[in-house]
Amino acid sequence: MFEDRPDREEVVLVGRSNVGKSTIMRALTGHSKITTGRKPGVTRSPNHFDWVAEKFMFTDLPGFGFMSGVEKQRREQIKTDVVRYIEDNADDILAGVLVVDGKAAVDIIDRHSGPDEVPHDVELFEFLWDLDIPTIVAVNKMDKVDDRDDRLDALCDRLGLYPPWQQWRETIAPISAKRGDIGALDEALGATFTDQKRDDLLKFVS
Ligand SMILES: Nc1nc2c(ncn2[C@@H]2O[C@H](COP(=O)(O)OP(=O)(O)OP(=O)(O)O)[C@@H](O)[C@H]2O)c(=O)[nH]1
Ligand SMILES: [Mg+2]
Repeated sequence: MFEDRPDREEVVLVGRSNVGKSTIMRALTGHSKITTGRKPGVTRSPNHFDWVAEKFMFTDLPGFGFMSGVEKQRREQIKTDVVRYIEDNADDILAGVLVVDGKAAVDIIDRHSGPDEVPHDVELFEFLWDLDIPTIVAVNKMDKVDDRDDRLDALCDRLGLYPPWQQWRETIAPISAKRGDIGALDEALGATFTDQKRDDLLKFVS
């Protein structure tokens, strides 16, 4: 599933199935051929979007978590593969974008929190931090959210970031990819590139 990776620095998009990773990828790259879909589990292998003349790419990784019609074992395998991909390529990963559904994320996290269970989103967020990969949470589908500030504060709380969310603008990026509204993500990625003295990459996020 993960062969043929171009040898380049990259920004990876990770997250549960159906949160809008491929839609964000399309908005970031302006590339209309990226496959998106209403059905979870549309992306089955990494999509690399690279530029011929540049040593840089965006990578859209397969989603995991619930997918109708996909067996649990297969879902676990996808997650294992995604985790391994990130571990193997950590040195080349300039930023990890954890994509969540702004309307559903907090409820899903709460439903899966327990003594023996860490929710996927929380686990991934901590995993990226542990690998020292600069991490941005793209809180997508904000067009469906009415109580914006409350939702974003609750999400920060679940991720171990002290509310109010406005303190975390380099980490928390509320967007609506379907509407092409990804300004907050562009800004957060730009800040990450600048922090890493990689202003040469700012052109990819503006
Ligand atoms: N309302 C709303 N829907 C969105 C937004 N972004 C994506 N969607 C919809 O969410 C669904 C899933 O989008 P994808 O981009 O295919 O999601 P994905 O995370 O790549 O899914 P997998 O490949 O299964 O992991 C599609 O029906 C999109 O149109 C958004 O900002 N707002
Ligand atoms: Mg996809």
